[in-house]
Amino acid sequence: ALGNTVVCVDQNEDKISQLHEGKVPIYEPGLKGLIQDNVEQGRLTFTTDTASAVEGAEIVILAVGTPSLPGGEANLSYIEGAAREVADAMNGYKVIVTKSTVPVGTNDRIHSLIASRTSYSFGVASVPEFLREGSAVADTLQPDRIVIGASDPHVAAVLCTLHEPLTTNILTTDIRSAEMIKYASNAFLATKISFINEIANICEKVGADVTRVAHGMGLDQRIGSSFLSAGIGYGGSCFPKDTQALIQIAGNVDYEFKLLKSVVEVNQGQRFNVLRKLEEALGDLEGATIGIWGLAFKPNTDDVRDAPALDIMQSLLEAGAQIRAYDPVATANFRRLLDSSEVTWADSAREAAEGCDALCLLTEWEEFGEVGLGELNELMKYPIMIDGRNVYSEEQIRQSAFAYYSVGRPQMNNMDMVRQRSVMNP
Ligand SMILES: NC(=O)C1=CN([C@@H]2O[C@H](COP(=O)(O)OP(=O)(O)OC[C@H]3O[C@@H](n4cnc5c(N)ncnc54)[C@H](O)[C@@H]3O)[C@@H](O)[C@H]2O)C=CC1
Ligand SMILES: O=C(O)[C@H]1O[C@H](OP(=O)(O)OP(=O)(O)OC[C@H]2O[C@@H](n3ccc(=O)[nH]c3=O)[C@H](O)[C@@H]2O)[C@H](O)[C@@H](O)[C@@H]1O
Repeated sequence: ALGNTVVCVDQNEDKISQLHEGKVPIYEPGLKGLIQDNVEQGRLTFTTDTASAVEGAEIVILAVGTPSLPGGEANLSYIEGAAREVADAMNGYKVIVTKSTVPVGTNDRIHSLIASRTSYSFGVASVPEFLREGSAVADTLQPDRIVIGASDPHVAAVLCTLHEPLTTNILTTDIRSAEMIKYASNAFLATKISFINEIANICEKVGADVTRVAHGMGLDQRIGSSFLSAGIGYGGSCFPKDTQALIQIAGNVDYEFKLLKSVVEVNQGQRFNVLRKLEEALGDLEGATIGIWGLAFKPNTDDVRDAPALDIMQSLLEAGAQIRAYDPVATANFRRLLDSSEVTWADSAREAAEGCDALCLLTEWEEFGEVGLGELNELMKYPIMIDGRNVYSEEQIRQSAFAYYSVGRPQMNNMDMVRQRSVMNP
C-alpha cells in the first residue's frame, strides 16, 4: 500500500493458490480489498518459490510461525528453515528482517546460520509485529509504534525509510531489546487481562461492578482504559504461547517469572468459571442442552487457536451435555479441532438458542448484542444466560426475565421465572 513491490512466499500451496484466485485464506476485515488493490496495481504477487522471491528482493521479511513446543518454549524450526532457504537463495546484499515473535538471541542465531551458508554480505534486524487479529489492516497501516532492532546503522536506516510513511513513532534499538519488547508487551497486556479478571471475581463476591471499576481505573492515564475488559480469559495464537515462551526464556537463565506464571494460571481458571456458573444455575449438566454463542477467540476473526470455547465445550461434552453452537465465521475451523455428534452446528445465533436450558456467550460478536433478551426468552427453554463478555447492558438485563450471570457484575438472578417454567415444562 506504500508503493513497494512485494512478493509473498508460503510453503502451503493451498494458501498460495487461493491467493492467486483472489481469495483470502483467513477472515480478516479489510484484507481482501487491500490485497486486491495491490495485485491490480501490479505490486503484489504470491509464490511458493522462495528462491525467486529472495533473488529479486532488497529486504526479506521472515514472518513464519513460532508455535509452542510441548514444554512451552518457542519452536524455532520454521524460522530456522526459512533462514536456511533465504541463505541458499542469496545473490547479493540483503537486509533480512525477523518479524516472527522469537526468543531473545534468535536473531543472533539466524545471523550465524545464514553466514554459515552464504558468502554474500547481509544485515539482520528484529522488527516485531504488534498487530491484533480482527483489526490487522488498521493496526498495520496506523501502528502505535514501529520497533527496529539492528546493530548495523545502515540496516536501521533502510528499515526506517521503509516504515517512515506509517508513523513518526519509530524506535531504533539493539536487536535483543527489540526481541524482548515484543514478549514484554504481550506479557504485560496478558497481565492486565488476568488482573482485571481477578478483580472481577472479587467484585462478584463483594457486590461491585467490574465494568465500573475498570472505567474508574482507566481514567487514570498511568493505568489507561484498554485491556481492562473482564471476561473468560485471553485466548488466541499469541498471548498463550508468548507468555509460556517468556516464562521459559526466564527459566533458561535461572529466573523464575512468578508474576507471569500466576497470570497464566489465572487465565486458565477464568474460562472454567462459565461451567461453575452453569452448574450453579442448572445443577447437573448431564442431558442439559447448552447453547454456545461464539467459537473464535475474539470477534472479527475465524481464528480458533486456544479459544476458550474449546476447553468449555470439551468440559460440557465430558459432563454429558448436548450443545448447540454458532459462530458467524469460525465454525469450520473450530470443527477441525473439536467435533462431536453431541453438537448441533447452528447457522444463526437464534437457531443455536432454540430450546436451550442455558446460553453461554463466549465471543462478543456484534450480532449477538442485537438479539433482544425478550426474543431469546421465547426461543429458549429456560431464560438462563452465562455472558462471558458482559455484552448486555444492566438496563437490558433488568428489563428481561433472565437469570443472568455476567463477569464481575452483580448477578441478576431471576430464578423465580426459571423455577416457574421448570414446573410447567419439566
Ligand atoms: N497472528 C498474529 O496476529 C500475530 C502473529 N505474530 C507472530 O508472527 C508469526 C506468524 O504468526 P501467524 O501468521 O499467526 O502463523 P501461521 O502459523 O498462521 O502462519 C505461518 C505461515 O508460515 C508458513 N511457513 C512456514 N515455514 C515456511 C517457509 N520455510 N517458507 C514459507 N512459508 C513458511 C506456513 O505455511 C504458514 O502459512 C509468529 O511468530 C507470531 O507469534 C505477531 C503478531 C501478531
Ligand atoms: O503477538 C500477537 O500475536 C498479538 O497478540 C495480541 O493480539 P490478538 O491476540 O490478535 O488479539 P487481542 O485483541 O490482544 O486479544 C487477545 C485475547 O485477549 C482477550 N481480551 C483482550 C482485551 C481485554 O480487555 N480482555 C480480554 O479478555 C481477547 O478476548 C482475546 O481472547 C496483541 O494485542 C497484539 O498486539 C499482538 O501483536
